[in-house]
Amino acid sequence: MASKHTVQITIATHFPIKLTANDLPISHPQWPIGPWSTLKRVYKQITEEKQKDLESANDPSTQGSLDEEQWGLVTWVQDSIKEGNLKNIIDSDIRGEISLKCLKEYVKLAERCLHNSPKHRPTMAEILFSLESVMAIQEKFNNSLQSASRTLFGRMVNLFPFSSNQENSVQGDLNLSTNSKGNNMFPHMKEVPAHFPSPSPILKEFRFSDLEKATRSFSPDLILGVGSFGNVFLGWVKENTLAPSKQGVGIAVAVKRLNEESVQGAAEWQAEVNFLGHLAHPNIIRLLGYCREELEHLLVYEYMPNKSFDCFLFSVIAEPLSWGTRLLIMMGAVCGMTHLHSNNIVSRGLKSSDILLDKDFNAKLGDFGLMRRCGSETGETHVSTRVMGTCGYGAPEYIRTGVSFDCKCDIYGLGMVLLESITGRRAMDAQRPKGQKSLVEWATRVGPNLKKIMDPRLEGSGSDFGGKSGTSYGFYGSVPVLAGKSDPSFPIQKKKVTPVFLRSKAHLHPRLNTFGVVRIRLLTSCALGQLIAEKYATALSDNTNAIDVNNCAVDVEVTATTEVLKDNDVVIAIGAKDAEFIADTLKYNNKISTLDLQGLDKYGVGRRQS
Ligand SMILES: Nc1ncnc2c1ncn2[C@@H]1O[C@H](COP(=O)(O)OP(=O)(O)OP(=O)(O)O)[C@@H](O)[C@H]1O
Repeated sequence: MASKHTVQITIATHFPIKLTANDLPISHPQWPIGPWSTLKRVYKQITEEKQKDLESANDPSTQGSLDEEQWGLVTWVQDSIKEGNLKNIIDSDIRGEISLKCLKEYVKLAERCLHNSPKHRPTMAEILFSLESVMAIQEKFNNSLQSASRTLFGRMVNLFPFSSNQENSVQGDLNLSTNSKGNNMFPHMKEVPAHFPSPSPILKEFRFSDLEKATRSFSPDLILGVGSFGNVFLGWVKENTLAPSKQGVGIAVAVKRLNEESVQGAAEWQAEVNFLGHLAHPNIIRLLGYCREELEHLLVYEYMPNKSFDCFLFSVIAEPLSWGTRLLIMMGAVCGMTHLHSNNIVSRGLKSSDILLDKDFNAKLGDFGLMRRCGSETGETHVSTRVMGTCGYGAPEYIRTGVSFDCKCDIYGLGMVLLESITGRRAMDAQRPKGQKSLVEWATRVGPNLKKIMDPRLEGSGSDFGGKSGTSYGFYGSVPVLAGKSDPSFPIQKKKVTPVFLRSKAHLHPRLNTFGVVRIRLLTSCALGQLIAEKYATALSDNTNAIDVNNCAVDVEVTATTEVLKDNDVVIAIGAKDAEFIADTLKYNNKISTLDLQGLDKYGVGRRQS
């Protein structure tokens, strides 16, 4: 903070702008940016001259001449990487758990998401695919650690305070002690039961007096958290009727009550009811109901016993989350966001506090007040004052222009959370020393010195993948089916998968000359499926409707990537380059045998030749 009344906020590509205290109507530790008018004024301050400075600041060749304060936390990350001091940037709580290769991939992914140019950011499918690869690498690493520890030699090595795996491990130790897998912070509270009625499209309209009862008159003791919308209270309702109940009886719910001062809150409330009321996905918070009486606006959600990701990443009190759990949480968040995007909805500012955690640390996206339907002409009607999202998470192009928020802006926010998850540092923290305030700048500067950005709390903790197997990570609707259970709230729409690709085959027909072949079940890997579908959609831009990309994103199964190709599997032709890419990738993960060009029918669909 520059003075008592002036704060320094870094916007756009982290160019510092001076604002007075009046410009920041809400005092919040995460520095939410003020009203739209303020933001517009802020943008005006970025003169052409400053824009030029900004461009030169982004030019790596000029980085050395920058005022250190302009770079913030990301600068710190960049510096550390350049110095070859990777350890510094990694949360020490997870250091011992991460393989160097995994760390590199993860940071590379974050960097790509945080690219200043939206067109260079990856697609959601690519992000999913990269995260799956990171998990596969990590799992291999965990297995190697475990088998090492199972051998006599390994057990002996474990007796010594040094590592036998120095080269590969970021920390280089063999510490397998189980770290926090995420215990319920409030174990005495009951969770929303699995058979809870589906939120969509029927939402309960609560009476204000009922919510008053459910939250003991909005008792300060029951505040779960505070956002710019207002306070979030813990409440109790009866399981079947959702009528108010005594504390500890029935089921716990989270009740968000709009602040009277919140200017745009009513619009956000409406957006939340409109969007969230119609979304059902395992990685998206369930809205159970709402209340609107006179000036009161409230929302009632399923209760998430472990609150939000930020509570663990930045808290000195909470037990640190293991690297495996963090990865699983990020995968869940990415799946949730993919679902949003596949419904043409952008979240307009994902941040770690929007990733809520259930008792098993499954991630669910919350905070939908800023959501907007892409391409909707009326979409801007409920744009809130928080249109920029929280400082530090906003995509540069959006901050510059303030218009046309799209999926790529969301991906920027996601990149920031990826970085936070590995460093254990906030995207923007005014308390940090000079040069470390902005995470993105810090991380970019650290360059190859990845260890430095890792959350120090990751250091020395055991390798832990949350007990999930490599084939099914638990983020997709298909998982309950794979596990032999069926969750009626999120039925797997397996049947949808095949039509998606079969529909596309006719359009592939004229392009069969140089095509490779990939088994359709491989294509149905969630990330891979959409990646290919997106590629099809681009290639067939004259007829993009041929591919229902929306259905590919979330309604596909994820089992196939580890299976070997079987006789009679349906295969589908794809462009030679894509085939090469996929085959290479899968071979790299030891998950596929060579593919064959023979046996295609006229639509490019065929069977594997032995
Ligand atoms: N369903 C829930 N269950 C448990 N805790 C919750 C729930 N929803 C929100 N919280 C807690 O309340 C806090 C405030 O949530 P809220 O969504 O209002 O704001 P935010 O996302 O933190 O910030 P902002 O409003 O600035 O975007 C969260 O960070 C989380 O810790």
